[in-house]
Amino acid sequence: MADAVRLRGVEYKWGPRDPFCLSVSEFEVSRGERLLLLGASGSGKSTLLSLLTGIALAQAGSLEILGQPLDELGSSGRDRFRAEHFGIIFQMFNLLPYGSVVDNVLLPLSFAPRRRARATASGGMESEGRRLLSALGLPAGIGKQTAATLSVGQQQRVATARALIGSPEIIVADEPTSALDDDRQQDFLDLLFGQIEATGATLIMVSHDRRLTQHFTRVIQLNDILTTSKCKSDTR
Ligand SMILES: Nc1ncnc2c1ncn2[C@@H]1O[C@H](COP(=O)(O)OP(=O)(O)OP(=O)(O)O)[C@@H](O)[C@H]1O
Repeated sequence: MADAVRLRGVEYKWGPRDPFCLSVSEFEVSRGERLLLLGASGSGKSTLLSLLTGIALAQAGSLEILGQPLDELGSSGRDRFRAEHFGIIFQMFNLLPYGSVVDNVLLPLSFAPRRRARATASGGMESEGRRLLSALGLPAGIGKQTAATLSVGQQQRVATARALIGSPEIIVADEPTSALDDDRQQDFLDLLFGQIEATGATLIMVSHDRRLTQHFTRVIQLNDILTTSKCKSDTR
């Protein structure tokens, strides 16, 4: 089976005159790994996640996700691929503030037929959404509340249920614990890992927080996969 992630000679700049350039010669993530990618602020963690999820397209090199080269897909093809194969927990959660909790959780299923089919097969989309909310420690009845009325910790759990629904193969999490105190962080990670183990998904989490390392099957420093030489290419 193809790796979850395979990068070769990837280079990326946000703009032609941007001094920041991400350059990775080789990087793989096997299926089922729980990988923590550590790096200082501004080192390029979120940029790498944007490349892995096809939000940004590398200017050089090859990037395959689950065996699919992302540069063979157009922009809408990458959007569909992302919706189908990635559950993403964003740093700021990106919930729709005026949508209900359940609508927020079910949102990715509108763009991902295979995830929708899996959620439907496990008892119906809405009941699967409620099951995940409850497994992540949210009270019954929260589903009808609008996202804007939730605490930060609750928003994070809703964002996590949205990432997990329909069992995408890869869960990507960008500093999802940064807004939580230590006890809540531990609690949240236990719940997240419990759900990930149940589906066998691959987890890629980025953070600057070294205290998280014990939870993962592999921990790497972003600096260890970055090439020190400057990017050779310019923007496409
Ligand atoms: N959407 C974007 N548009 C333009 N430049 C960006 C964008 N996102 C990041 N950058 C730039 O890319 C560089 C790396 O930032 P990035 O956010 O990837 O680092 P990070 O390690 O995730 O930082 P942090 O831990 O603070 O979130 C910075 O110079 C940043 O300004």
